Order: sequence, then structure tokens, then C-alpha cells
Amino acid sequence: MISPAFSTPVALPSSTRKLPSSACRRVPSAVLQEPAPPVAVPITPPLWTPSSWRTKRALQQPVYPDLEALQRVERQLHNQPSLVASGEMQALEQQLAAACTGDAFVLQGGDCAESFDESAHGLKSTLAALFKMAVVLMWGGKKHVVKIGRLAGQYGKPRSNDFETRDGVSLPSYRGENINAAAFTEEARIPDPNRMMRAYHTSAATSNLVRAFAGGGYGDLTRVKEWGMDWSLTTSRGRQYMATAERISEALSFIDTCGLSSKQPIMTSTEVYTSHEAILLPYEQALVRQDPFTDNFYACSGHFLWIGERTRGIDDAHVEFARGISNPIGVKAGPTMKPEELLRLCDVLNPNNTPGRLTVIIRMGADNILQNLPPLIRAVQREGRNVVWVTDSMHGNTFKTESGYKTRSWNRIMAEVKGFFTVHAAEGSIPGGLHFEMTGKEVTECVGGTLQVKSEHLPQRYESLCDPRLNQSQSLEMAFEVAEILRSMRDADYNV
Ligand SMILES: O=C[C@H](O)[C@H](O)COP(=O)(O)O
Ligand SMILES: C=C(OP(=O)(O)O)C(=O)O
Ligand SMILES: [Mn+2]
Repeated sequence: MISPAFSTPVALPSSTRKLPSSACRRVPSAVLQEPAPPVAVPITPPLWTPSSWRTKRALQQPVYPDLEALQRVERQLHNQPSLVASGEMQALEQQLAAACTGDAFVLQGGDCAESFDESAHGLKSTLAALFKMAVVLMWGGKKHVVKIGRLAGQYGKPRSNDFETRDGVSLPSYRGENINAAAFTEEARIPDPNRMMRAYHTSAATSNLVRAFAGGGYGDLTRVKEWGMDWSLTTSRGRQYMATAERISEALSFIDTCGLSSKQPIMTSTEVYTSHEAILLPYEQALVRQDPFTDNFYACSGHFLWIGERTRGIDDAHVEFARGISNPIGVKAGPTMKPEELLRLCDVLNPNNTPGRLTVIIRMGADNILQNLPPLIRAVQREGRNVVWVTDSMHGNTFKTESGYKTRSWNRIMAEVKGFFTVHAAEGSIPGGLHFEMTGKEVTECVGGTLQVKSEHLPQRYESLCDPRLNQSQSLEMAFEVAEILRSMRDADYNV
């Protein structure tokens, strides 16, 4: 049990960075002649508390009309049990460290915006989709797949515009279940702090179900064929999945025949870690706890938290919050990310350069990745920084159809995934994993894939509360394509 965090300021590890000597000595400019060679100076970071983000600019935060209600909810949350344990986060960091060196591969996926009304059936189908993808990737890549759900906390959304306009009526944008409601009415769009309590309880219920499915039999590898049963026989990728599943089942029964039981816990249960964007800072702060064994602070709202593309300013509140928590964390990197900016983020977010601590989630867009990713990789390699490189091939490829649906094309998403691997192969670095907005349901939100979702099909099952997700067949197709890439990388001894 980790204890609630107190707000005594804590000193975080210092980093050593090379600075020009003028940065550490004050010299009148007239006296300066030639620039002196760089010297290494220890940088002592400012003290951190769970609330030190409040002294910084906090973007994308709701403006609550009732501040007393906000404070009451913060106090209530502060007294709730944590949703995750520090040991789990340490275990995840270890697994991410393996992804850093190419010994594991990350699969992070789930809704863009989770709904409070998600059914157990819906959740189970998304988990099944993740399991299937993981099996395909593991079979092709021959390495452990670290499964991280965008779930049990993905309730806050940054938005491009503060207002949404429909038929001439403008209302505040929907910002996720943690903040306001999606219905297009004035009342629904008022930020309500009580939603944070509901987010906490829904996260708890979701985590509980995830743990039950993953550890309680559903994640058993001997059930690999059952995960595909409902739909797989009807599509070519489905049949391919069943063929792979058949081979895995045969391998397992061979193990049994040899007298080595396939019913070992390592086979019969799996781990799914939870993740979300740490966007709503009052919520995140209220769930920070201090680990009595290490004295480290953890954000106990989920295992893995990331900083979004819109809130990653080095001097801003989200980076300030994230630097003090010991969870493994991610930061999104879009097309405007500069190499120096990324190195500064590495300094601040991972001063000890711990492998597995920092994941850089690239979301450049298919048109930009070949050009914009290499300078980032080169800078990180030059400075010897440990990061896990993951591709989010969704967020840079969104467009609106003529009828107004936000969508993404399977081909463009795949093009960015391929670009990600191509660049890593050229730069001799490690592509560490995939990040998808996806669901186990057969929704029609992204166009393309072998079932050929077309723009005229989008209204049939467009259920996302925010961005368009890959449906289960489109997700599985992605996994097969990537498994093929991993297989060819392996054959070429790419990681050696
Ligand atoms: O999920 C990411 C963002 O919240 C989303 O892409 C923003 O979408 P918008 O551009 O419609 O606001
Ligand atoms: C908001 C998101 O992405 P980004 O910050 O990359 O736009 C997201 O992943 O939901
Ligand atoms: Mn999204």
C-alpha cells in the first residue's frame, strides 16, 4: 500500500549536461573573446511537489465554474486507494527497458476517449483484439510483447478548438468523460469536477475486469483460437489468424506431449498494463502516492502516463508534473518537435537516463515521418539517451470527409508505420513498438482495410467519442503487416 503524497518539496536527481561555459559564469559581454570549450556542469533541478505544476502554465485545463466543488473532489480523491501499485510500474519499466534494446516490443492500444458506459462485452472484445495482435506480433517478431491498454483512465481529451459549432450554434468542446459530457447541449458541456470521481470509479472497475480477464483464464495462450472465433473465419486475415493460432496450439500440445505442461502460469495468464494521457492535472495530483520503500512518488491513476503533443512545452505544467513521478512515462512527438527540444525533454523527464523510463511516441503523419524522424533519432543517439521509440501512426493522419466525419485511412496509417521502420533501419536504431487507437468492435470509423470500409460506410457504426479507431479486423491486419516487418528485420539480423 503506498501512502498519500505529502507536499514536502523533494529534490530530484540532477543531470549533467554540456553547456557552453558562458551559461554557467556571468561575464560582461565586452570581455568575452573566443568561446571557451564546453564544460560539464551538474544541473540541480528545482524542487518538485505533486502540486508544483500549479506554478506553471497549464494548457488544455477546464475552467470549473464551482471551485469549492473542485476542491472537495480533490480531497475525496486524495483519500481513495491507489489504482495501481508501485511494483507493477517498476515491472513495466523493466519491460520497457527491454524494448529499448530490442528485446521486447510494445503494443499500446485502445480507445481515443473511453466512455463511462463501456460494457464488459465491449471491453472484452478490445482485450481480445489486443491479445490477438500481441500473439501475431510475438509469433512474427519472436520477442515478448508488452501489452499496454489505452484504458482504465483515458478520460481526458485535449482539443484543437475550445468551441464546437453545429448549425450555427457554438458550445464548449467535449473534453472527455473526466470533464464534461458529449451531448451537444449547453448543460452537458459545463465542466463538472464530480466527473473525476466517476472517472476514478470507472477506472477501478475497468482495471478490475482487465486484471480478471488477463490473469483469470481469458489470457490463457491455450485459448488462442477462441479469441478469433466470432468473426475470423469470414475474412482472409481472420483465416490467417486462425492458421497461426492452429500452429501455436499444435506447439502447445507438443509441449504437453513432451511432459512439460503448457498450463504454467506464464502460459495461462498475461499482463495488460493501463495507460492514459495525464492531461487533467488536478485529477492526477490527487492520485499521487509516495512509495514507503523507495520514497518515490507515483501517479497511481494508471501504470503508464503520457504527455500529449499539445502540452509538452518544456516549461509548462504537464512536463513539471511528469518529471516528479516515477511511473514509466511517454511524450508525444509531432512534426514540429525539434531535436534540441527532445533532448531537453530527455534531460528533464529522464535525468538519470534510465532505460524504460521514457517512451517517445512519434506521431508525425505519413507525409512527414521520413524527413522529420531522422534528426530526432540522430540527436538521441549522439547524446546516448535511452528512449523507447514507439509509433503512433494515427494522430498525424486524421482528415475530415466531405460529409464531416473525422476519419483516417488504413493505408496512410500503414504508410507511417512502414516509414517508422524504414527510418529506424536506416539510422541503426531500435523501433520499440506501436500505439494505436483501436477497438475490438467492428466499427466503421477508419476507411480502408481488406473489408474496404469506405467513406459512405462511416455513418453505419461511428461510435467514437473523439477520434476514429481501427476496428478489430483493421487492427489485426496491422499486426500481420508489422509481424512480417519484424520477421524480415530478424532474418536480416537487424537488432544485432
Ligand atoms: O485524441 C487526440 C485529440 O484529443 C484529438 O485528436 C483532438 O481532436 P480535435 O482536433 O477534433 O480537437
Ligand atoms: C491526444 C492524443 O494525441 P496527441 O497528443 O498526439 O495529439 C491522444 O493520443 O489521444
Ligand atoms: Mn485521439
